[in-house]
Amino acid sequence: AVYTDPSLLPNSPYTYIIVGSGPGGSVLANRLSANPNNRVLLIEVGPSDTVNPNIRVPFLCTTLVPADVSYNETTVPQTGFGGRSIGYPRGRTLGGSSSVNYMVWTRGPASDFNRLAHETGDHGWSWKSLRRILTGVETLVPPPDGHDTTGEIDPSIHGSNGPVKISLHDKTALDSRIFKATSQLAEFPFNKDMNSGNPLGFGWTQFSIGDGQRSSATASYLTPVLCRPNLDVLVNTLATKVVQTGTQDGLPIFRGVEIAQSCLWHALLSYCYEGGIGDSAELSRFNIRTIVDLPDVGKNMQDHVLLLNPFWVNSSSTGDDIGRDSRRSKDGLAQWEASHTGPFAASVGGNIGWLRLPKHSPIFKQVRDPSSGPHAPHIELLTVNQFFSAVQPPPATGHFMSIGTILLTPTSRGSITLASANPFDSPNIDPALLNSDFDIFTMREAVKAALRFVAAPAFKDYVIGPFGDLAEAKTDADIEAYVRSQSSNVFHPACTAYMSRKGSAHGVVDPDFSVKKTIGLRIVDGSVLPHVPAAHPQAIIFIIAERAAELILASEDSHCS
Ligand SMILES: Cc1cc2nc3c(=O)[nH]c(=O)nc-3n(C[C@H](O)[C@H](O)[C@H](O)COP(=O)(O)OP(=O)(O)OC[C@H]3O[C@@H](n4cnc5c(N)ncnc54)[C@H](O)[C@@H]3O)c2cc1C
Repeated sequence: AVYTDPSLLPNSPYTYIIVGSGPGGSVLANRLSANPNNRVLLIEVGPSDTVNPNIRVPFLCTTLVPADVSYNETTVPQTGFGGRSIGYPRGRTLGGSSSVNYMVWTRGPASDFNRLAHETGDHGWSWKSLRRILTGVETLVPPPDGHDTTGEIDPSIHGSNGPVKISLHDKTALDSRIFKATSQLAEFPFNKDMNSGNPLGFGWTQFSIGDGQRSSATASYLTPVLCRPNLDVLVNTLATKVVQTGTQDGLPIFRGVEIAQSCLWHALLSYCYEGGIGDSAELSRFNIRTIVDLPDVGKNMQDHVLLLNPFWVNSSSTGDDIGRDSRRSKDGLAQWEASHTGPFAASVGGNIGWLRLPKHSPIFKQVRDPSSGPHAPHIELLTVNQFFSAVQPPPATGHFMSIGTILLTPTSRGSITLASANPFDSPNIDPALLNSDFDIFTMREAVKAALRFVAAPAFKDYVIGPFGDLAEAKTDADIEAYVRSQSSNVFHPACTAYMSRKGSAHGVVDPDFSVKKTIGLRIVDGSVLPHVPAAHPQAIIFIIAERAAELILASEDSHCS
């Protein structure tokens, strides 16, 4: 059941308390409560996802941040962006960011998982070992327009019985030009299924959309099991502290959580030790006693840089007029409400190309290739069938195609640090975007790749030319200035509690997700990844959470025997 008032929770103790209902928390809540002997409590600071009806409507994803269902944080000034701070939204509702995201569904390169297996010494992280989970999280369903998807996806590598519904988007006039370009330019080959483990090339994007509706962590993992008597979900409640409840063999045991609702405090346990887990130097700056000294907490942060490049096009079959013309917008929503079809059944994202920098790029004389292997991309080109920009408002007239250029393998590392000892205060968020020579080089090359792509004969008479500052960027120096002044991020932060080998002095969690030097505490979300994936990460977080649940349930079995 879902509760808004902690005093109404049943009195019996919980086997597991999960904080946060994003893909990580929702998968755990579902899988751990499948054992009727476990009592599970899921705590979410945001409201139920029913408070905002736009969540279910794929095309309205752009209205969800900033909004009532998101954290609307800001980074510290980014040196690589010429000192600009940028908005840093996250979902703050049931389903977490999976309730506000753009629903792109990518598993990433197989070598990303194989590198995780190698670095953690746990073979269970290899692509081959995870195959059952890769398909087990998803069910492939037809696109909203029901078109024949033969040749656009390989159904044999997808699931047919998993919780998250995935599908392709409806056919658009732009799709045929994009795929014609792949047959004209050897640099951009067609890839039938970017989720095969080898994403390189241009292909049809898969989305976490089923039957024309968002398939969020809530819709897929949580709602179907809310009737379980051993699962309680508490919304509108901030977990302010994990509570130490004892010590065993010199290690602190954490088996409680302190919560608050608008400054009304409750303890799910009656006693606690004051203190923190993290870098002791940083904790002591705020007079917080160190319980566990783990210097890597909050460090090593990585995120993808995004630059949206709009091009004028000679076509009215774009999404631009829907936003401008209230009648078309009303009709689109009415169609979606009636049948879950039409323009509102699709996200704004289009097709994706995944590219590597050429082997002989001069930057590799200076920097070791940060990608996980020869089939892993450095760059993503994401097409959007309308004007789309993080930094400029849409023009009042004209039609556009936008190409998002994304840096997938940054070498910069930033941090999230405390701004105060008050858990209600925002932290300092510093993703350190474009802070290295590799990162700026790669973004420059990404923009040049986008310009080469739109120069394909397939776009002749269609693309009129680049819009705004891109039109003036002729030299490498111009492009660099354009990149630094117009880039933002894609909301994929990772690595701030990274996983390392058991016994390693570095890292924050062991391969079984246990926080090092503690008992009873695990972290299961995107922060445990040692490298930001060369992909949009939500599918990967569903996958790692499924494995976490398997490991936890297996450890229960071994305790019983
Ligand atoms: C605008 C946007 C667009 C995106 N687009 C895509 C996309 O198209 N494809 C893709 O693959 N990825 C996308 N992402 C990223 C993806 O959604 C996230 O990587 C993924 O949801 C992360 O899952 P998570 O479980 O780690 O955390 P989250 O989904 O962020 O969930 C964390 C939850 O925990 C709650 N919480 C945190 N702290 C507390 C506390 N102390 N007490 C109680 N509750 C707490 C939060 O409110 C939140 O609901 C996007 C993200 C954003 C913000």
